This record gives sequence, C-alpha cells and structure tokens, in this order.
Amino acid sequence: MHVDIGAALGTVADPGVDEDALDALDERVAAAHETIADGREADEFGYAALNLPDRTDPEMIREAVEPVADAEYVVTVGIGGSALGAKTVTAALADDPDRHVVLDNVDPEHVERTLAGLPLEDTAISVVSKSGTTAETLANFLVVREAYESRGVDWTERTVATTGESGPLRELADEEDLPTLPLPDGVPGRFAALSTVGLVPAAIVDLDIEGLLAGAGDVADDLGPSLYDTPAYAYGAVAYALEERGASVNAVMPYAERLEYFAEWFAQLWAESLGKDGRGQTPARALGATDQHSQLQLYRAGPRDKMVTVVRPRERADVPVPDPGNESLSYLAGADLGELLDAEYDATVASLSAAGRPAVELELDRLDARNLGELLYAMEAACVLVGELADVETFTQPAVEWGKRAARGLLAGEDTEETRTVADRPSYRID
Ligand SMILES: O=P(O)(O)OC[C@H]1O[C@](O)(CO)[C@@H](O)[C@@H]1O
Repeated sequence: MHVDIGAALGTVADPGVDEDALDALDERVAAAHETIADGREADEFGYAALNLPDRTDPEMIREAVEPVADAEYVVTVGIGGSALGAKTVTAALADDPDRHVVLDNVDPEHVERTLAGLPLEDTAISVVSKSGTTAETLANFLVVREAYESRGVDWTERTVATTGESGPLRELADEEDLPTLPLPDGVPGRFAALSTVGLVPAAIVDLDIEGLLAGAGDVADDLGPSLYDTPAYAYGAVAYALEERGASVNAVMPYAERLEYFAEWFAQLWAESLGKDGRGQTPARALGATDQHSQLQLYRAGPRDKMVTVVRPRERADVPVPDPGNESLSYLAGADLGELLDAEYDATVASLSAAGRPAVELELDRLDARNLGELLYAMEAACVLVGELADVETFTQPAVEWGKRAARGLLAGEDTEETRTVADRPSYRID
C-alpha cells in the first residue's frame, strides 16, 4: 500500500500540515510506536490486534468450515465488527460477492426478503458475536434457524459459530454441538477482520485468506518509529494533524465498487475507536466516481472541516468504451472504463487541491488478497497510532452500552433509569 500526503500539506491545503509540523509530529510518532511495539510484545488488550497476521491460523479456519465448504451461499449473522470485516473481504475478493449475504440489522422486511431469496439448503450460516449477547445478532439467529426449520433444512449441519467461551450464543452452539471457532484474545471486534471473526465466509467461498494474512504481515513487519518510512503511520499522523487543524470529518472515497464495504468497515474502526472525550473525526462513506456527482460540491466548496481519503487499485479490469462515433464524445475514443475512472480520481484529487482542500491518497498495486491485507492492517495500525497521539482509549466503546441496556429493558418491560429516560425523552412533534 502506498500513501501520498502531498495534497494534505500546508503549502496546498487549508487545513493542511506543514512539513515542519510533520517533522515535530514524527518525534511523537516514534514514542507512540514504542508504546505500540511494547503493547504488541506483551500481547496487551487491543495492541494484540496488530499481532493477528502471525496469530491467525488459516488452516484451523479452513478445517472448521470444511463441513460447509461446498455451500453456494453463506449468510453472516453478526453486526459491527462481527460483520463488516467479513463483508469487506468477500466484497473485495470474491468472484461473485453476492454469494456472501450479511444480516447485520433487524429490519423485519429486509430479513424476511433476504431469507426468502436464499436457497437455504445450499446456504451456510456464519453466526458471529464476540460478546455472545448482542440482541440483534441473537434475534436474527433465532429467526434464521426457524426459517431453515420451516423449510425442512437442517441448520445445525450448515452453521459455524464464532464466539467467546460464555454467553447465550456459546450456550446455543454447545446445545447443538455446532462447530465453534474461538475469538482471538485481546482483540476488539472492529480490529478482528484478520481473524476467525472476519475470515469464515472468505474460507467458505474459498478466498486466499493466506495471502490476506501475508499482506497484513508485511505491513506488520515494516511498522517502524518514523512516519516517513511507515505508510500506515504517515496516514494516521496526517489524519490526526488535520483533525487538530479543524478537519473533523474524514470522507473515505474508494474508487472501486469492490471497496465500498471497506469504507463501511473503516467508518466503524475510526468512529468507535477515536470518537472519545469530545473528539474524533466523523468518517463519511463515499464512492468514487459516483459521489463526485453528489458529495464533491460540499467537499470542495463547503466548510473547511474535512479531509478526503481516496483509495484506488492501480490495476483494473479492461472494459473498452465502444467508439462513440460522435464528435462531442471523441475524448472517449479508444478509452476504457478503468482509464476514465482513474482520470476521475486524478481530477478529483487535483480539484480538491486547487480548492485548497486536504486529501490523502491510498494506492494498492491491485485489488487482490495480499494488497487488501496490507490496506486493512495499515488502517488498523493508523487508527492505533491516532489513538496514541490523541491520548484516547482506542480499544473500548463504553458509549454504546447505554442504548443496549435501554433497548433490552424496553423489550423486557423493565422499569430502569434507561427505560424511564426513553419514556421521558424530549418530543416536539410536527404532524
Ligand atoms: O461481536 P458482538 O459482541 O456481537 O458486538 C458487535 C458489535 O457491537 C459493538 O459492541 C457496538 O455495540 C461493537 O464494538 C461490536 O463490533
């Protein structure tokens, strides 16, 4: 993975980072890297995520999914870190990304329609929950099981569970003696894509999970004390410095449909890790070139509160544009869609610079398992670095618990501080 910070420098962007400031920041990067390296060495909670390329055993995952490896489809029942990493990998790498369906919400109509559209006898179930207690995941799993039963399909033979040593999901898995994969120790869900949590569907549809881990391992081996030699840290340090200078929004804009889920995955990683103590960039998902025609006006001419992270694979499929046979379209003659998309990418970065808006470029040689592994790992390392520089608790997410307690309390009809607050919440209806 290559990082280009040229369009974020203070000489061309506002907010921007001057090279003097980068030099000064590099000293703090060295100190942060030491903390990160020590945390990895000790396999400390959170930092352990950066050891996954060495820790994750692809053979163990392949053995566990062997009973369902002939499935045409796989449905992941999980949410947040227990779904986004898995979907990012299959969306980026699978010949047919639609073979992997994710139920990561409890919208009844959507769940019903999704299950109705699947040949369940030919669909494996990957149910994933780190806590084993997440209401949406457990409710969906109960609904999915019933859908299989009502169609006379044995779900126990088609299910692989990934969860902890205790909790309702573990109990359900043990009751039915389901093949159950362990969680990596000390790894928060959003940092677990390169583990059992993210790789079961990829193994079921037979993707190169070994290559993915190898690519991530290369980046892990190259983490060093300077942003000038470590692309992952260069990205993190510049994002941090831009946030310090007012870029409170980070618009992530991959120029590849196959990376659309990457932007979703990044959004959880960045928001849930760094949104603390009144700070943290708001990740905005965008897609290139599509959102040039919806969001770019704002990115170029709206408030100077954003940075744009553009991502592209250098190699693309070859789809020639037929001869337009029309003078006004002569610029398309001999072009192919990949060239047009790359021209759009280059033009967008230049247009942001021309308007003095900061952008950082992430480039992959091509979109294959190794390069995707590099990208995912680099973003995780960048996130951990920002957490160190911003001095926030990167690996926890305490603010999400209140809502969970409230929702459970409402369903259980409990009278708690949360359910009372829900009942008394402000309302000013305009009908
Ligand atoms: O894997 P679990 O425990 O079901 O949690 C799912 C997701 O929910 C969260 O806990 C947030 O509510 C995320 O951190 C996590 O990735």
